Amino acid sequence: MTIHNLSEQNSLLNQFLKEIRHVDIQTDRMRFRHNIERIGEVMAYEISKTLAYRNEDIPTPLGTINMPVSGESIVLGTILRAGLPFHNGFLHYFDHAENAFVSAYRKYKDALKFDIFIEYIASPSITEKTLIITDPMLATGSSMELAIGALLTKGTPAHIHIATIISSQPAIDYVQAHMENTNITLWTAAIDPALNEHSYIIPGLGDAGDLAYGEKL
Ligand SMILES: O=P(O)(O)OC[C@H]1O[C@H](OP(=O)(O)OP(=O)(O)O)[C@H](O)[C@@H]1O
Ligand SMILES: O=c1cc[nH]c(=O)[nH]1
Ligand SMILES: [Mg+2]
Repeated sequence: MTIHNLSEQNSLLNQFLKEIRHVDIQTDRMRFRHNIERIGEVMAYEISKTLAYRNEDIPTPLGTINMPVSGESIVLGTILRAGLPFHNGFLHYFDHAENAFVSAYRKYKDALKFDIFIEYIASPSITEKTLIITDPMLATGSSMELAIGALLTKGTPAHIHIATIISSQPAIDYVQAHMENTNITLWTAAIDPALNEHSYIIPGLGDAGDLAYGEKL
């Protein structure tokens, strides 16, 4: 698995990341969602540099220019709920992409133990397409593993990009170990070292879904 950690380079991305992490700033829900969208836009741009391009003649009012344009069929997949603003940011750039949605939620058995359930999937065929699956948090990696498993029932993509904002090192190890036969490129804005006993990323940012949309019962 190839891994791109975008915060290894200094850029404005770190300002957006600071604001979604900062305990006093992240509580502004609109700003939180907006920053997640903006990180989606930056990441979409970075991923776009790795796609295949073909040359096209483009007519202007004064002549013709031969220039490279992206020729890949993109499917943007996301995991509800927290994936929605991140997905939107990607969609601002990949404006012709098809879209897939998967629900995944943690059903707690007690304070510490939970199972992850996939209940909803809406997806086009992904065969021979580039699948970019977005979710801001890769904590244990289980939601992503199950969501990719669900999407792979819709075909065989040419390539899979996992796009996250904060990944835990244990989740990266987990995805690497459990999906070693799948051709995956992982994009992240940060890699945090650990998980707490509730499987939240440390230091992370807390619960991305709740910060974006409010607490759920
Ligand atoms: O790597 P994992 O351990 O599986 O955790 C990551 C998942 O947790 C969050 O969703 P959550 O279950 O909180 O749902 P929500 O988006 O509705 O808040 C997040 O958006 C991921 O989907
Ligand atoms: O740290 C975490 C783990 C799961 N889901 C989140 O939103 N944050
Ligand atoms: Mg949540």
